[in-house]
Amino acid sequence: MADGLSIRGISYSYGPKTALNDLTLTVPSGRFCALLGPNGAGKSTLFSLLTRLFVAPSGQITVASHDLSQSPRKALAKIGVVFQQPTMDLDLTVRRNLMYFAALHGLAGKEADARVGAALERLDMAERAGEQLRALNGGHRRRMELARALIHRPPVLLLDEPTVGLDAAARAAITDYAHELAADGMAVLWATHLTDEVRDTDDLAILHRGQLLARGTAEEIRRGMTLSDRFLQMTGEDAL
Ligand SMILES: Nc1ncnc2c1ncn2[C@@H]1O[C@H](COP(=O)(O)OP(=O)(O)OP(=O)(O)O)[C@@H](O)[C@H]1O
Repeated sequence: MADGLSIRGISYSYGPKTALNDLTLTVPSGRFCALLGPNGAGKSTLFSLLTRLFVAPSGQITVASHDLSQSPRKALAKIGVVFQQPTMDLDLTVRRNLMYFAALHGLAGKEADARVGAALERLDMAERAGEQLRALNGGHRRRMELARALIHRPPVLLLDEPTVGLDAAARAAITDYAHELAADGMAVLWATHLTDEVRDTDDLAILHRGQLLARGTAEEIRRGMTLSDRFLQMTGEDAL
């Protein structure tokens, strides 16, 4: 638990519009937690708070026991993030992109080489190291985003709708890989609006209009229904 993510009593408003209302959620090490919510539920707002793009006016966020508002640098060093938008340079090669992000984390020389090599190996991308990112398909580009997020070996991984725009095979590959990372000990928070990305044994948090409606394993929450039907029953909104 000490290495995981803890969110306690977080609220956020855009002027009069409340986007998150008193959210409390923990993601322990070794768990995959799906944050399921329709458009507008507050997922992106939460990610902005977790990465300190915005600062939460109340409540507390800790990452691997570091308080995000009191020790932001230490806390942020423990987080890997896959954003919805691509972050890598299309004109650089796969390896150069990763070396650049390694350098941002203070890694250089042999250590950086080794980290980049290991990340490429683990994502089955080693043979593409010399290719420009532009030459990769969408699924491989997403894998590179994941490799980038892992280069500093963070204990906590955040993914904001990471399968948007991918075909079924690429979606399955990324989803499987994130589950493997959790099984290996990371705390993984996976924001999605797609119920088919959630497995019965996953932790599940259902977010709707800024409120957490349910928290437990997916199997507990769906109560023998399909998750999509259960979601509709709880929120009155269709989940895909
Ligand atoms: N800059 C902003 N100004 C005003 N309201 C905003 C702003 N950004 C988001 N909101 C509102 O806050 C609520 C939560 O939005 P948020 O983007 O966090 O949801 P989301 O679950 O990530 O949805 P999506 O998947 O569409 O991004 C929504 O009602 C949205 O309209």
